[in-house]
Amino acid sequence: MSARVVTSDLFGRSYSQLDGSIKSRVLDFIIKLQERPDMPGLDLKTPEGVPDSRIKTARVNDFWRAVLIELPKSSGYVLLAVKPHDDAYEFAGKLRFGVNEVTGALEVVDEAALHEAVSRATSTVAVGTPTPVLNGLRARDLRRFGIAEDVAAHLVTLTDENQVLTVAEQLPAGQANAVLDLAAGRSPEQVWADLVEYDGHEIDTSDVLAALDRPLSRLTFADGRTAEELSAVLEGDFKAWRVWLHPLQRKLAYHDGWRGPFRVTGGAGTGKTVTAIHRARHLAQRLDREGSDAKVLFTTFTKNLAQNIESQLKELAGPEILNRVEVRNIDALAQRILFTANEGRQRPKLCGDTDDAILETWEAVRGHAAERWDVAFLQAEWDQIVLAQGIEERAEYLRASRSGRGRRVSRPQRADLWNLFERFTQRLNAQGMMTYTQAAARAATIAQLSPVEIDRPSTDSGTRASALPAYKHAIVDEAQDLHPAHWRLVRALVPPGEDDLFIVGDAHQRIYGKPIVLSRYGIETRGRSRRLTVNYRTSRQVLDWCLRVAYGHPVDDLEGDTDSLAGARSAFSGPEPELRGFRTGREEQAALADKLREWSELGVAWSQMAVVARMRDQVDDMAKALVAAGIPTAKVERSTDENALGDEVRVMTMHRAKGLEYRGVAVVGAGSRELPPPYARQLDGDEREAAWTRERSLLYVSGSRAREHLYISWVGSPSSLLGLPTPQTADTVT
Ligand SMILES: Nc1ncnc2c1ncn2[C@@H]1O[C@H](COP(=O)(O)OP(=O)(O)OP(=O)(O)O)[C@@H](O)[C@H]1O
Repeated sequence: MSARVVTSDLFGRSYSQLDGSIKSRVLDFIIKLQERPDMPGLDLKTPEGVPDSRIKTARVNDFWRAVLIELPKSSGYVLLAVKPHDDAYEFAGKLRFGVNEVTGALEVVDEAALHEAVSRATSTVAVGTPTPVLNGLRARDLRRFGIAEDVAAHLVTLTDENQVLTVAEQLPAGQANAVLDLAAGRSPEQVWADLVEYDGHEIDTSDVLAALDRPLSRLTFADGRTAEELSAVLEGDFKAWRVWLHPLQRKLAYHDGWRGPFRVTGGAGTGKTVTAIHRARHLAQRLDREGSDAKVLFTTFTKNLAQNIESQLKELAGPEILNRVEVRNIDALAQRILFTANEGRQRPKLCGDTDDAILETWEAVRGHAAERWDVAFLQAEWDQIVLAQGIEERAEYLRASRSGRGRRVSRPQRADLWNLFERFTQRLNAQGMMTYTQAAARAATIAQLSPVEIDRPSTDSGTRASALPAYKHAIVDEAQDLHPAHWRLVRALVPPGEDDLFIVGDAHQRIYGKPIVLSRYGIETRGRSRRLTVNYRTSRQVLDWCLRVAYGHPVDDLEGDTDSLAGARSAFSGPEPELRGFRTGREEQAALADKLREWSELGVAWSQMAVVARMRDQVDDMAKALVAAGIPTAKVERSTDENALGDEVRVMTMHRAKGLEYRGVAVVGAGSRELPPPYARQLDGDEREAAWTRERSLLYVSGSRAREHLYISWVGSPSSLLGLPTPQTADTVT
């Protein structure tokens, strides 16, 4: 006799607080429960005084007890908690569980705690405006989400966000999510569509098994069909993202049948990468079932993030997943195609657009033109027109669309420019050099010229086939930073078809690329996109700070429309971010060391703290100062493997911080002289606008790495990007 074992988020929370030896006992216990639930040693029973006979306790060892719900016909159990003996009995006595008559979700609630939270919230005097947080909503709007009448009636009167949170914390997860989404300003219709996905059937409140399968229940409960699956979920640090997705995350990750590319946006920390990782697993499993030879391509902009994604994917689905899903940063992908095509010839040295050698080459060739072109203009024209459109012939350039380039250029001027571009590339060639974007553009053209048909194992389809497997699906993370040449490459590698591309990005975090319109590159997502709004990473206070930095600066949505961070919300609270100005660098360094020690005393591990600065020399100086102050410190360079570092504070540039997260983040050197750096302050017109937007995004990316503690400091006057009301120069705390 074997039993189904379902874990709940309540269980996840109590399990993650246990120490290692108890965790392994709990795993043994779960396996026994699954394999031999009738084993006498488990001592499964309903404790005396517990009114619902389906609520049970079971023995883990002499001291620890599990609290469970028995599923119908003894078919299995829902694990709710592991607690010391007496606490477990007390907890079991307080619980109510059942199927919500409105939403059909299976819910577990501690009603006494809920009513206490309601009376606490309604008895505290609200600070702030007297307008209700759920302004414009009535109790019946909340009833739609299965919230009990009396609780709903109180909730709509609350005028302080903290009061609403106090109540939401005690509600079952589905109801709590609805309240928080509504408080963030989303309409009941939007929340309903994302959360509930009502299937139109009458709800049978006695059918616990049907309830367990509803999307809203899966916000709280996760099935482990086999002992291995359960162990994988529970072993090591408990990672909630592997199991409990928001219904919208789940809906997007596990959807079948989009007739083309799908786009997911959302602010920093809203679980976009997590959704993309689940999607990769889903598509891989689908290809397995179809018996296809094709693969899923998972690409992103930076190499470090590609590595993180690969390890998260292995964590979710085991190492075999990599036989189906290929994770590679986009430039590495381009180079692989290019180098295979150039086999036998010497590999070019790849350079960044602003490397000295590249700038010197522009300088060297521009004297040969009829007109005195500015290097910045030449670079932008080459990047945004020639490479973006994959232009390789003079005639193509002469008739190319230059929309979005501002300055008009006549036909003779185009001819003059093309001569320059030819000279530039010949010179780079002669020196054995190539830019990364040039390599991507070339690779895209190679891939476009030799498409591969999925599931036809052929070697006769040109260079691309021998370089790469046939991809049926691609997942693109950090989409905001990809260059048009990258998009042409992705489009060429994955033929148009059902569920072909899953594109994830946040234009507020664009720190490399430029705004683009995907449809120009054969990627049409109009009508197929969603935005995630629940922030899983940062506290409300950190999120508010991030929104202030980005506030009033709407960005593009990759389809020519604007995107904003409206409706973003976080479900937990933390300390207010601290902003401090100093007179000297020494004072700033000393205060930083004190701040890190303070976090350490609060129990934050050194390795869970990051110090972030705009420029590399600031990073070097800060790292030196911290070492001198006796703080365990490690610099994180471009190629540093963070997993190989010890329990040390990480010091890095803002660019390097992309995609990472820490319990405490200090953004230092945020003064008006450093942020934006001098080069950006000297630009004019569109170039200046673009550079300042990128700098604001860098600040947003940096601050949004913090889960709980955010500290920002500067010397002299603060950067205007911080959006502080008045210049603050002295030692100021807000
Ligand atoms: N459903 C979930 N349950 C619990 N934690 C989650 C969930 N989804 C995401 N997280 C956690 O939230 C954090 C942010 O997730 P993720 O990196 O996917 O966000 P993101 O939107 O890609 O962020 P960014 O744009 O800043 O890189 C991670 O710690 C992740 O594990």
